[in-house]
Amino acid sequence: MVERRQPILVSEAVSRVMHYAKHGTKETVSITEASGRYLAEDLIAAHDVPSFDRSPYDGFALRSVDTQEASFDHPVTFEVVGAIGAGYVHEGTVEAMQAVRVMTGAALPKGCDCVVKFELTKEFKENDKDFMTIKKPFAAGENVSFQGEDTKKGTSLAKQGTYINPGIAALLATFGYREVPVAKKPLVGVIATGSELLEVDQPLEPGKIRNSNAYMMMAQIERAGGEVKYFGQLSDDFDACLNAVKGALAKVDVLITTGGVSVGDFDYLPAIYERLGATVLFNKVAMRPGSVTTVAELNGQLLFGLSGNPSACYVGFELFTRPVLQTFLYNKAPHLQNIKALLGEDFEKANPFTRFIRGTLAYDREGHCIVTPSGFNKSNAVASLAETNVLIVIPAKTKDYQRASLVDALLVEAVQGSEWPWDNVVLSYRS
Ligand SMILES: Nc1nc2c(c(=O)[nH]1)N[C@H]1C(S)=C(S)[C@@H](COP(=O)(O)OP(=O)(O)OC[C@H]3O[C@@H](n4cnc5c(N)ncnc54)[C@H](O)[C@@H]3O)O[C@H]1N2
Ligand code: MOO
Ligand SMILES: [Mg+2]
Repeated sequence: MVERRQPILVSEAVSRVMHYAKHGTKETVSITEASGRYLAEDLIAAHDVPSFDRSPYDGFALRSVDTQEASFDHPVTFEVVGAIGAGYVHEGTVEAMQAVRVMTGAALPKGCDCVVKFELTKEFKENDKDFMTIKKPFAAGENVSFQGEDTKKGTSLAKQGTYINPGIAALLATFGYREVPVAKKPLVGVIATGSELLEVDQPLEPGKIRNSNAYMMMAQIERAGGEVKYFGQLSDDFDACLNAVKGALAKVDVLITTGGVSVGDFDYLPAIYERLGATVLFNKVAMRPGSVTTVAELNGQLLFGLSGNPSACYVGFELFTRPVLQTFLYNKAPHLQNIKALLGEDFEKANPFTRFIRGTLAYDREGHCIVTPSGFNKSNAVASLAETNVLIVIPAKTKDYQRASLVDALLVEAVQGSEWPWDNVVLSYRS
């Protein structure tokens, strides 16, 4: 008799998995390699930015007090006593009725408290000396980029676990990180199972398909910040699969298999977990696709038994594996970012389970965020995954959804994550 499995709620399944999620270790990489990695330590401003008062324009630095009498009819003349580009410092102190040519980014010379753009001055030479005139007064501090105006020393700029985007890369350079402490990438093993699987370069044969899940998952692992170790694809052979899983476990932080987790004659993963002595955290989740998603634990190490069906495999990874990898990378918001959006078309909910519909996000002319299911939406769909950038959440025990209903959507391509968002998923209603 076929085994009857007891489905558990998605939130319960996630929480069981997250019980075993742990932080990884740290390593340092060159700043040129840090982009796309995750900070292993908080980033705190070690000094003011800028670290000195400077000119934001090409112009003349001078004392504002000397400009107060200047007007269109009474230009005031300054002697130009020096010229500096960015990177240089004017020696000495600027005295009354003197000015220094300064270029954008140059340190404000001592004695000066404002800058006048070249465009507002008239320059001339007399007796081999340089002069310039202005026709309006300037206030103290006018056109000065002040020390610390961008960032004050001691400011917390980014937390441990922050994704290193181009802005973080700029900050790392600003504060002198030639070597950057980053979270070590979790090493994630991938095994595809199925006697029907062809390698990508093999021609189609009757009854066979090419293995797409392995390549899809490798891309998902990288998108989630992990490093892939691919162990290849195996036929549905118990001993071969058992040995491959055993061997792989010793080499990786987390292991993912695809296929063979349901109740078919050649679905060997359940028996493999048993043989290994692994504890199965769950083998049925009240969700579609991905209801067969199975997660087991062996000595604290997680084994993700994802479905063979491509859409189910994809969703299982994003909901259960991604937050484990993101936790390894110290991200405190490791789950997919959860937003509210309006459904782009009517949707028939023919299932008592929570559904995760692959879809796309766009904005309409009024600025509403619209999420629309992408095409063929079955568990075995592969084509609709290509344009997927959201998973639209249709909660369990709700009826058909009309267009413009407010729904939850999970952003699969956003770097910014969410803390666990499932307790406040909206039920169907029309906005
Ligand atoms: N009697 C029942 N049958 C099934 C149930 C059930 O509850 N009772 N659940 C169905 C659901 S839901 C799903 S999802 C699938 C899950 O099957 P498995 O995880 O055991 O995966 P397989 O049987 O190995 O393959 C399923 C499907 O996916 C294709 N596949 C497998 N690997 C790949 C790959 N690497 N790349 C692309 N496609 C792959 C495979 O050819 C099958 O078509 O079980 C249902 N059955
Ligand atoms: O695991 Mo299956 O994807 O629910 O269709
Ligand atoms: Mg099966």
